[in-house]
Amino acid sequence: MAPPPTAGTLHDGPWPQARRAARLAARQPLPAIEAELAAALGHTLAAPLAALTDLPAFDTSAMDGWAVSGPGPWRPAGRVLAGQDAAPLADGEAVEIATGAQLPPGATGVLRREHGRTEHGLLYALGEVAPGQDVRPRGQECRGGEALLPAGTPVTPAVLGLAAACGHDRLTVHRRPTVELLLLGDELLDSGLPQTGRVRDALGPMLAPWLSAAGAELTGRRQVRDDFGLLRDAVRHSPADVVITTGGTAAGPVDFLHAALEASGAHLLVDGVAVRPGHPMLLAELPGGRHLVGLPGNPLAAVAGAVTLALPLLHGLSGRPGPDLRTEPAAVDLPGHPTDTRLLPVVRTDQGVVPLAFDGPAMLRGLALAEALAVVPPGGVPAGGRTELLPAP
Ligand SMILES: Nc1nc2c(c(=O)[nH]1)N[C@H]1C(S)=C(S)[C@@H](COP(=O)(O)OP(=O)(O)OC[C@H]3O[C@@H](n4cnc5c(N)ncnc54)[C@H](O)[C@@H]3O)O[C@H]1N2
Ligand code: MOO
Repeated sequence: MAPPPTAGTLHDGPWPQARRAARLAARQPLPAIEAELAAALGHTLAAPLAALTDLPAFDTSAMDGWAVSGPGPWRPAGRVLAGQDAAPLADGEAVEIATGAQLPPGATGVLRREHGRTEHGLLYALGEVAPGQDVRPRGQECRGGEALLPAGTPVTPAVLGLAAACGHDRLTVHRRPTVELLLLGDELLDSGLPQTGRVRDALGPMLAPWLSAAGAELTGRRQVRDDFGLLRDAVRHSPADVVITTGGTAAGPVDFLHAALEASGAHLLVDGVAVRPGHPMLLAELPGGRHLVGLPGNPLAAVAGAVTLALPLLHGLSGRPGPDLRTEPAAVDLPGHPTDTRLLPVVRTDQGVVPLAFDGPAMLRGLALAEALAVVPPGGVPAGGRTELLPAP
């Protein structure tokens, strides 16, 4: 049985308000830590990434050929490879040079190998070598001290590459929120074919990588049988910053989530949201400042719960801004619910956003083709009207 309405709980509130409440539940990002580059992947920058050096750090040849000084022809002598120090060039001199090699002092440009020929010991250019030609000048990409990325940027492989290029060995990032995923339901199978009333767990495989990409560190994922005591103890003793459950949010005979929360001393922040699918979703604060997000069991309803409550909370704890909600025109009428927000799997076409078939709460067929989830306010969006879009998993 659901507990009676509690003060300070948003009960069946409007979708935008519930989403905001989830973001605010993360009062502040988790503390900053120093991490080696490889270990920083998936974290979020806790401070702007500043270049530790000019980039390039020295004038660099952009091509294989010759570094030349002044107008040709030139007297070629010697060779400078990437990683080597180069002796200065005097006017009329050239040195063979490799892509990436430091330009010798006095060089005025680079003649590409395919544009030069040597005759009687002199190097001639086919055409001119303009000053600075095929040179990547020092500081072209950035100056030492320049902020390259703001705090709040997710650390992707590209961020690691940039950080290394400009001299970092470690990054200052927020600690990742730890997440334990509890999949409720005796009917769940984790391999093989659905049969005799049992279904495959569709949520573990989908949520685990999705939550990690949102900044979480998944520290546990397990099925919990439909047993009040087991669920209560799993919630009570979870060491995770955020416990995420699937199923058991409604009022069925074995839906024990509300009772387990009450028995664990939880405070419900959001209990039901005016959104379809997914309306029984909930968010609670657990003793010790931990949180629990209850996602409904129907798979598309769980996705709605994830975008509404789980991701905003995880973004807040990770120190990330939420995704920018872009609005785009609807190509056709986007059907609405009379009083609730609808979240619809959609694709983009040249004419605008189009909803996908197979969008029932228990279905993932539409979602798997979706480019985004359209946020359709109560009453719907007419063709030509604009709709907000959330990233699909
Ligand atoms: N009398 C009412 N019944 C229901 C209501 C209601 O308002 N009154 N709401 C319906 C809605 S809406 C939803 S959504 C579900 C929410 O149910 P629960 O969160 O309690 O989820 P379960 O009952 O445990 O499961 C529902 C459904 O989802 C399947 N499921 C669960 N986990 C998974 C999983 N990991 N992978 C795949 N499928 C899963 C489960 O087998 C059930 O079919 O309640 C409605 N009922
Ligand atoms: O959340 Mo339920 O139908 O809205 O799946």
